[in-house]
Amino acid sequence: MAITLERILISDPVDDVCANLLRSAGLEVRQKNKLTQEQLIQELQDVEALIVRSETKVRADILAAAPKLRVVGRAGTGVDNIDVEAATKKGIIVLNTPGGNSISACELTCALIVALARNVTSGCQSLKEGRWDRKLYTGEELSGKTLAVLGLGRIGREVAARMKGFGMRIVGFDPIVTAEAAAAIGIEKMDLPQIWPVADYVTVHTPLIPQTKNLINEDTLNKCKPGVKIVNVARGGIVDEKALHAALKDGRCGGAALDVWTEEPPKSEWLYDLIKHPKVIATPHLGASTVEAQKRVAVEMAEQIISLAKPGEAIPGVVNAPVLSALRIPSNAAWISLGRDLGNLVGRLYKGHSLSGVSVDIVTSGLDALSFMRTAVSAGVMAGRTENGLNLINAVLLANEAGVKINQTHEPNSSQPIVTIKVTGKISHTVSGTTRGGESWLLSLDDANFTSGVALGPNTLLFQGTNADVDCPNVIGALVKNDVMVTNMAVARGKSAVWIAVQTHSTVISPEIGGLKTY
Ligand SMILES: NC(=O)c1ccc[n+]([C@@H]2O[C@H](COP(=O)([O-])OP(=O)(O)OC[C@H]3O[C@@H](n4cnc5c(N)ncnc54)[C@H](O)[C@@H]3O)[C@@H](O)[C@H]2O)c1
Ligand SMILES: O=C(O)[C@H](O)COP(=O)(O)O
Repeated sequence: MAITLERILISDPVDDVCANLLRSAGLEVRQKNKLTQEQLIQELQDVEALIVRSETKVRADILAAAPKLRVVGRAGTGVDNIDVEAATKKGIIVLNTPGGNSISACELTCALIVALARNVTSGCQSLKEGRWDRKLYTGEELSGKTLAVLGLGRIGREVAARMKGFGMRIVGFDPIVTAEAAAAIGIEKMDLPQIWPVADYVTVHTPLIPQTKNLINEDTLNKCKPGVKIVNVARGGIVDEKALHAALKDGRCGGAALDVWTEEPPKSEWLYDLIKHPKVIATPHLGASTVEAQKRVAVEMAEQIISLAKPGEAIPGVVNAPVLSALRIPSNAAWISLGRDLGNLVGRLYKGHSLSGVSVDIVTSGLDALSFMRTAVSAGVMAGRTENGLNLINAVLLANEAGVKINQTHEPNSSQPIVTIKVTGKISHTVSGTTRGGESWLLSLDDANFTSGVALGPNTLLFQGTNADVDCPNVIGALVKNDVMVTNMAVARGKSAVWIAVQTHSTVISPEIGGLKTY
C-alpha cells in the first residue's frame, strides 16, 4: 500500500529541515503559522498532508472540511490536539515522531526538579529585583530524597536514570511495567496508594487519557507527605490545577513545576493565579523546545511522509493504523486481496440485509498470523455499504459502527495456508480461500467444496441451487440468453446446497440474471 502525496501544509513552527527534505523529494510545501480556524480550513482545501506541533487543533470539523487530506503528521509525541478517532473514521493516517523529543523533555524535567529543590527561579527573580535574600531561598538536597515517577515510558525512565545520579531513591508506577522490569532500571515499582506517603517529589510522564486525568488531585495530594513537590512536563490536566493551587496555598504542597497547562496559552484568571504563586515554576510548554529535538522530529516527520509513497518501507510513527506497516509489505498484497475478496463475498451473501449484530470470525491457518486480515476482511464486507470513503485505515471502525463484530484467530499447525471466515447472524455461512499466483481462490462455501478451487474476484458470480444436474443447465441458459460471456465455471456440492461459481468478463454483478439470484 503506497500513498502518493503532492501538497503539504505545515501549520506550526516545525524546523525548516522538514519542508526542505519534503521539497527535495518533489513535494509542494506551504509553511504557515498561527492560522485562524477559517484560514486553516482554506489552506487545507488542496493539501493531502498536514504537519503540526501542539498548537494547531485538528478537530473533527477541520478534518471534515479538508476534502483531500490523507495524512496528519505530528512533529512530536502527544497527539491530543488531533481528533484521532475522527481521522481514523475518515480514513486519514495519523503519524507522530515518538521518542524524537524524549531526551529534551526528560532534561527539562530534571532541570525543574533541581530548580524546585534549590529555589533557582525565585532566587534569580529576587536578585534581579535588587534583593539579596540568601536565607529566604535556602533549599534542600535531593540526595536521599524519594522521587516518584508516574509513567515509566520513554521519558519517565530517562528521568529516573538521571535523578538516580543525584542520589535519589526512585519509586514508580506504570500499569504495563512489571516490578522486575522496573527493578532492572533501578526503580522500585509500587502501587499508587504506597507511593503517596513516601514521595518527596512526584513527576508525571503519562499520556492524558481518562485514567490519568487529574491523577494528582485533592484526594491524592492529601495522602502525600506534607510539602510534597509536584512536576508536570507531560500534559495539562494530569495534575488538577485548582486542587494543586489550594494545596500550595495551605502548604500541603511545597512547590510545583509545570510546563504544560489545561489552557495553552493560559487565559483564565484562576490559572494565572496558579502561575503567579511564588512556589510555582512555570514554563510555556518548553519540553520539546531544543534545537536538537526540533531538528530530530522535523527530519523524522519528513522521512515518514516520504516513505509513505514507497511500499515496503517501515513507518515507525503510525498512530491510528497499527496494520499499516504490514499492509505495506509487497508479499502481503495477495493475502490482503484475498481478505477483501472473501469479505466482499460475505457482504454479497448478506445482500439486502443489515449487518447489525453479525459476527465475522476469521481463522488464518498454516500461515503467519496475518494480523492485517481483520482489516482486509472488514474492507471487503463493508464495500458498497458506506458513504464514508472506505479504506484500510477506517475499515474495522466502520464495520464496528455498522454493528459487525470481527474476530481473528490463528491456527499455526495446519499444513495448508487457508483463510476461513465464519459469518453468524440472520444468515450464517462459512467461506474459505487461499492465494495462488497472486490471485484469490475460493475453496469452499459452507459444506460445499470447489474441488480444485475457483478464482475469486469482482467478476466471479455465484448462484445457489439444490441439484447440480438441474441448476447448471439453467444457469448456463440464463447467462447465454443475457449475453454474459463466461470464462470459467465450477460447481461445489454440499449436503443442502449446490454452489455454481461463474467467471465472467463483467465486473458488474447484477442482482439476478434471467430470474436467477446471483451472489
Ligand atoms: N512537555 C513537552 O514538551 C513534552 C514533550 C514530549 C512528550 N510530552 C508528553 O510526555 C508524556 C510521556 O511521553 P512518553 O514519550 O514518555 O510516553 P510513553 O508512551 O513512552 O510513556 C507513557 C507511559 O505512561 C504509562 N501509563 C499509562 N497510563 C498510566 C497510568 N494510569 N498510570 C501510570 N502510568 C501510565 C504507559 O503505560 C506508558 O508506559 C506524554 O503525555 C507526552 O505527550 C511532553
Ligand atoms: O508531545 C510533545 O511532543 C510535546 O508536548 C511537544 O509539543 P510541541 O511540539 O508543541 O513543543
